[in-house]
Amino acid sequence: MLKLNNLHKVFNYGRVNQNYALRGVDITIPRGDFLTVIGSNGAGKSTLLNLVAGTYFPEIGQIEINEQTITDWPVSKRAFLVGRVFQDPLMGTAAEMTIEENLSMAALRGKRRGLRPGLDKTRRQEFRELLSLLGLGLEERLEYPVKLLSGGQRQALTLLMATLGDPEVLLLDEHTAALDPSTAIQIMEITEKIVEKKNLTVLMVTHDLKQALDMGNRTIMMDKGQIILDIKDEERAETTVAGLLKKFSELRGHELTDDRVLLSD
Ligand SMILES: Nc1ncnc2c1ncn2[C@@H]1O[C@H](COP(=O)(O)OP(=O)(O)OP(=O)(O)O)[C@@H](O)[C@H]1O
Repeated sequence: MLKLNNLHKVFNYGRVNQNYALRGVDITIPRGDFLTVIGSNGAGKSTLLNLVAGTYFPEIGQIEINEQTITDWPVSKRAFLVGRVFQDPLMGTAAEMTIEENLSMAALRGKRRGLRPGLDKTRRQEFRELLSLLGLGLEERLEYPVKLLSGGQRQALTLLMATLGDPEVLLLDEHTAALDPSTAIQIMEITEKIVEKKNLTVLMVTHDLKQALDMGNRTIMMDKGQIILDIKDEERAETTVAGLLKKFSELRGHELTDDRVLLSD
């Protein structure tokens, strides 16, 4: 269970460039909920993910995971609870290291020194089994340097790495936006497979409104630092891309402005 209580985030407080990025975000997300996050430019979507990841801290409000307050925990301390995949496939992996070295590194995340497992035969076999889930043949290439992989392969590996320690929450920050359409579909399928297998709680930011309605079980729409719409179940199943846009203008009195939004229905 991920609980965000009255989160406020202000950048450059008290300066001329003060920016109120989040204005009282309140939401409870039960384990296994897969939320897609959409909204206008500068609505606060990435800031929300950054607060959950611990990259930034809120000025007001609390973040709880399974009733444990983690609001002030740095990224490293909450690494075993929160996994994250970014838009850029180059960000989640170390290019010069091999696939198995990258996976080993991910396996150490959030673990104390004394508990660190080495790269032995058993470990390699575990990695092979994990990689075979991706269906990309990477299980045959454990000693392959990651820099030789394609963007899609790297993003698939990043997904595995981000979820290796069985985190509670997975943050997906437009993680297919930089991929070509068919690779993006493949990565989404892999995402669904991993999320289902591990019963993860997911927050996925996307600018593709159709994808936002197709993926997961719940969609939130943000504008000016607030959640203005939260739909799931039947209401969501009946919503179309056109319906989402209409809802936005009804709620805000103007059209959704997002220079990257994909409107295809
Ligand atoms: N590190 C920062 N320093 C100053 N202002 C910031 C910082 N990060 C975000 N902001 C500001 O906070 C507001 C929310 O930004 P955020 O990136 O969360 O929006 P977003 O919904 O992800 O936008 P987009 O879809 O355009 O990427 C914006 O006005 C942005 O300029």
